[in-house]
Amino acid sequence: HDSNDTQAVKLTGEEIAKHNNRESCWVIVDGRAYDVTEFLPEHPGGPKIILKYAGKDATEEYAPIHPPDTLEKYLDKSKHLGEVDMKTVEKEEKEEDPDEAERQERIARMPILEQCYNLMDFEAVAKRVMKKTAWAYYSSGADDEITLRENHSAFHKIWFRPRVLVNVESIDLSTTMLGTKVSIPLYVTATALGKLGNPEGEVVLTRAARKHSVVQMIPTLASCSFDEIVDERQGDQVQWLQLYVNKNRDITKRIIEHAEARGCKGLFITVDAPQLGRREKDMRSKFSDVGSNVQNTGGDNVDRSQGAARAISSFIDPSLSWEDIPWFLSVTKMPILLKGVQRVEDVIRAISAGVHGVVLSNHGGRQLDFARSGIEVLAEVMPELRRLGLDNKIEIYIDGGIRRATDIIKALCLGAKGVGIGRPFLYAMSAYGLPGVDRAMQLLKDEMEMNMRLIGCSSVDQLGPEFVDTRGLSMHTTGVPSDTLGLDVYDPLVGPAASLR
Ligand SMILES: Cc1cc2c(cc1C)[n+](S(=O)(=O)[O-])c1c(=O)[nH]c(=O)nc-1n2C[C@H](O)[C@H](O)[C@H](O)COP(=O)(O)O
Repeated sequence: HDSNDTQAVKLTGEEIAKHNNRESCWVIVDGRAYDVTEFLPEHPGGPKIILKYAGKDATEEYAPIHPPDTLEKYLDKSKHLGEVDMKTVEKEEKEEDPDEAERQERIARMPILEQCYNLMDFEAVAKRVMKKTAWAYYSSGADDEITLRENHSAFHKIWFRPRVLVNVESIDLSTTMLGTKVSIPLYVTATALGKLGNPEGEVVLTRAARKHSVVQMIPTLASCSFDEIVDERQGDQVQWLQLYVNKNRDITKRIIEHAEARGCKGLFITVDAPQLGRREKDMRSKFSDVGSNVQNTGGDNVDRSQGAARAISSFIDPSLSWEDIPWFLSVTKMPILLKGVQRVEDVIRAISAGVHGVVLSNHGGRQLDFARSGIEVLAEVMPELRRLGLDNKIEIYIDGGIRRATDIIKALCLGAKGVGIGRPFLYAMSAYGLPGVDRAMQLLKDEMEMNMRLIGCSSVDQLGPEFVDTRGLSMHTTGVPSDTLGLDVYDPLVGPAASLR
């Protein structure tokens, strides 16, 4: 077919079906055919998942994982074969999902949004209504998920020292982050594959962030394209970019320059994931052969038994080191922050390296198990920075396990500029869409206003270490409180033992 012939005559399903093997592999995505034969070995998710759809329509499996402009960006135009007459394409027998009927029945019975009173409620509903593979990917922590639980339970080891008889009639929750005024000291942190939970993906979070004047951190591994998410931004709404550094620095440079050109106001380099963690719930789901080609790199040596996480992350550069920081400072004017710093020595090193901030984070417990919670590291960092006179040199954020406004207040008392929140907004989006995320943010604002009043502070700049008692923080022996719904989500029987329930 030459191009205008292809434009005139649509390809038929029968013709495409002939190209169903490694020697000649054509797939259909969104009604158009593509010759991916040469791309097979480059696919980060490995050739297996593509070959599964060789000669067929791959759209349904493809869409939640790949930004829409992926083929435009990464597949040579000569491989774009043109439009398909979809009436001639045989409908794929969908693998019967045994849980689907039961899931639909739970969706029909799910509580109305107004019955969600806190962020854990969204988690409990999402667990029961989300597709298993999506729930597995979002909820997964690494290994035994000790750090996943510790992230939230660490806040239960910090107690308040409220003051009284202070005029708290009007409460101001606003502050600034990297110079941006925000209505509450939280941001929507970067979490990959938003379309697993909601067909619209990350743009839903953009709309909620805009409504609540909070910052959105755009993930490198978003389901939506970067430009879709930025196009959704309106007015003076602020977005940051979370960056997984590619082994191919030209790709990384292009991404950074494009983000700056599109108005991103911060570059958060993820430094705690030279290799993505071992998330067993995710590994058990059928993602073992699905991958994203968000960043094309070579090698069929992707270990596809590691679920979506490993399949979509083979491009990440494990050789990234402090020596690279000057290069990043040379390629952008955006403030640069390191996301995933986990001890005070590295915060001090970050300050001398000239970056503008850090996020004290263990990636939501999805990386190194037995890493300490962000709040515990914060309690280690700030006194040392004050001792060295460095506490105003950079902005310090934490994320991980933030589920209540009291968690936010504790972080600010200990010196954080703000906090990142991940899963709760994903669960709210997955269960209730934009109204869910909107309500989740409003609940936090209502909780925060009340709690500020009760500890005797009328604005966040009054918060300080004198309002908290952190003596219990380094004790890791406390049993994880069983009264939080979040614990219901850790389900050891999700694996092979499930059938023995
Ligand atoms: C929940 C979640 C978190 C991810 C995340 C995906 C999910 C579903 N992904 S991941 O696939 O690679 O692990 C990212 C990511 O793309 N990049 C990143 O810097 N952090 C990633 N994180 C970590 C996130 O930015 C926060 O550190 C973490 O979510 C904070 O903990 P909570 O979920 O408890 O709020």
